[in-house]
Amino acid sequence: MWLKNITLLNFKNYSSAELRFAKTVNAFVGNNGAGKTNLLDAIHYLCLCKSYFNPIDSQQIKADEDLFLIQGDFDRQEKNEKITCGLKRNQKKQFKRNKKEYDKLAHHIGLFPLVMISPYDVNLIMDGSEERRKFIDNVISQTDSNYLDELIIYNKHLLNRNSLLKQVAVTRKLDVTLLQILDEQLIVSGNKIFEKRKQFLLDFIPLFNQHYSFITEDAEQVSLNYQSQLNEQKFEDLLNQSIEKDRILERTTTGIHKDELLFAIGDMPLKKFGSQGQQKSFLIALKLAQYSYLQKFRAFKPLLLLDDIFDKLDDHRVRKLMEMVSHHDFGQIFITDTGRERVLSVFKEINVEVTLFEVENGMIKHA
Ligand SMILES: Nc1ncnc2c1ncn2[C@@H]1O[C@H](COP(=O)(O)OP(=O)(O)OP(=O)(O)O)[C@@H](O)[C@H]1O
Repeated sequence: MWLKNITLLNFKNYSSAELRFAKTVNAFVGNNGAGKTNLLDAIHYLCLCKSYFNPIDSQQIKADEDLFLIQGDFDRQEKNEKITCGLKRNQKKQFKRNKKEYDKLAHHIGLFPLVMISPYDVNLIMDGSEERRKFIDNVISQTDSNYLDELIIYNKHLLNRNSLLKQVAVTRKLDVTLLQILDEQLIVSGNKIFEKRKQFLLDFIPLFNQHYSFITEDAEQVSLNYQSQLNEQKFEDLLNQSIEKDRILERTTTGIHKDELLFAIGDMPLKKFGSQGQQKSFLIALKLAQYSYLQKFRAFKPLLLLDDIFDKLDDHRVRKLMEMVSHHDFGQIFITDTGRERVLSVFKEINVEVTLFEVENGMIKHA
């Protein structure tokens, strides 16, 4: 699957733009703030119905304009697919596949898989465990449509149980039968999610290790570990044991909503002990593992979007990475960088042709 062209109207800092892409490597080069990342975000929007960087749709419309439009032609399983997306201020966004509007945006997600690697991914290391659970959930959801429904069900049961605990704190009476019913519902759903996450990580961790050791040539030892209270004990035992604590805190303190993905360098937390370059290598390996996982469980290769990838990586790691994504099992790639000459020399060195687009103030020149 690859994106043949894209047309933008009033998207972020673009009034209008039309680009024709190469099937292999495309690079957007230009100064800071020129609009390179905005082009990646337009591609992300077309594939996944939302911005990678900003959840507020109306802020994607160019300042002082009333609507934006993004249109692109994909080659997917040897068929042309025209995807159109439009948003008018204060209205619902519209998504069309071959001129037919989707009933539900969820039907679009997963059809045009994509992996973005961006400097913003550092949140995955620096922020709380929720970011890392979201990462796991996002990858599984793109390959298993039931998973997202199960998460919604679990969160609903969790909310009900927490409401009961709050009520008990006021009335000082616990309806044991109701608690048992809520616990049973939570246990069924929690166990399903736990099994899926466990299986996912069994498949995912070897892919991650493979990518990390390739990029860094085994320069350092890192690890990725799935931590869940359900690894240690049955969910029902956890709930029974924590009921007093839950009553005091008025919320459920055990379950898969407490799962964590531990990132370590040596035996120490990556957040505190990894250099910026090591953290970046870790995140890249994580995202490339996502790519390999999606490719394995979906029929074709996702698009790979690399935002500002060269910064903070030494030349050796940059070369290894570019060599891997260009020569190995990857499909269409989009890269942004401030240095035109750097991009040209990296790809010249590994003997890969790159199609260059020079970006300046929301305007594009095919270089
Ligand atoms: N809705 C909008 N309307 C107008 N301009 C916008 C809008 N949203 C973002 N911009 C502008 O887009 C520009 C940022 O573009 P982008 O992030 O693509 O830059 P970049 O070329 O990737 O820069 P860097 O090299 O610094 O990462 C900023 O000048 C910002 O003000």
